[in-house]
Amino acid sequence: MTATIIDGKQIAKQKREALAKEVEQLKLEGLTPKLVVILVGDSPASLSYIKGKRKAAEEIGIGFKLEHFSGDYSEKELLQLINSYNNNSEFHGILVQLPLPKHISEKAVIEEISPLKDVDGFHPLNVGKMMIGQESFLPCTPAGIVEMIKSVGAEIKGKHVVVVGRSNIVGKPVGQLLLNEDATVTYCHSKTANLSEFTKVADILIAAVGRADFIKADDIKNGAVVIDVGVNRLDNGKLCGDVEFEKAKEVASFITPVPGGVGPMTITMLAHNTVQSAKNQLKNLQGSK
Ligand SMILES: Nc1nc2c(c(=O)[nH]1)N[C@@H](CN(C=O)c1ccc(C(=O)N[C@@H](CCC(=O)O)C(=O)O)cc1)CN2
Repeated sequence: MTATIIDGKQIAKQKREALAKEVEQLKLEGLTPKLVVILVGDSPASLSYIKGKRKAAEEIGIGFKLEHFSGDYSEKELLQLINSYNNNSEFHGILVQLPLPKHISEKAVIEEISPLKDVDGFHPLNVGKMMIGQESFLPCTPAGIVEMIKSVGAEIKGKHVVVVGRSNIVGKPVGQLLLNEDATVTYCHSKTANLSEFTKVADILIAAVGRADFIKADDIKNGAVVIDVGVNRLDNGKLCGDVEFEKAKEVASFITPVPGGVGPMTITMLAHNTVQSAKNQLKNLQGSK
């Protein structure tokens, strides 16, 4: 079997076009969705992801502001800045780019962002709502993965999903979102014994380990849907995922490439959440009249 490649760029393009139409409509109603991205430090990877976020925002018509500080910016200053954006009704989304320097508590920062503007979907209130299936901002990478699987018509209900990785921003929430879609979910991680026994029985395999070519084609079930979340930079400068792509595509039914798979959808779902936040604000304003 040769897999169909799930083209994240193409799916993202279609979604961005639809979002641009929604933004046009919001602008007619007097509202421009706006996003502020806060970066502490100069990580080249973070700067490159933020460039992608700015480009998507501009394409869609979302206002974009970058607040960029040197690596010695203090936690106190950062919390105060977030607080000022919580109270600034011109901005609908607040995103603090991760990872943060070691002297800043990620937990404190995430908890400071108003859940109403938490377009990353990382605030404990939004995470809790997602767990119990209530409407909330969904974390961008996991939400993008669900959209990608649905967009190629692959069945989720009743399927066995195996998630390899248990981070708070990808592994845990993607399993929860697929459970909410009636999949049966198994989580694996660095301490899982006999990992391949699990990956070999996955109908949908989500690889979010962060290690180049970690999942071998021999450990993938014939016809599985393979979603590769890894973004690993090799010594030769090339990017590759967590899955041995060239061989795995001869086994899987659908597979995402790296680059051009999950990444573009992560950014697009951020735009989706920002537009959603602006719409929520408009609804609240209209409701209070
Ligand atoms: N506050 C957040 N921080 C981080 C998140 C997040 O969702 N919110 N996720 C990652 C980084 N990330 C977004 O911020 C991100 C990672 C990768 C891509 C992407 O488009 N990747 C491309 C390849 C890019 C390249 O050439 O380097 C691809 O896969 O095609 C977008 C966003 C950690 N931090």
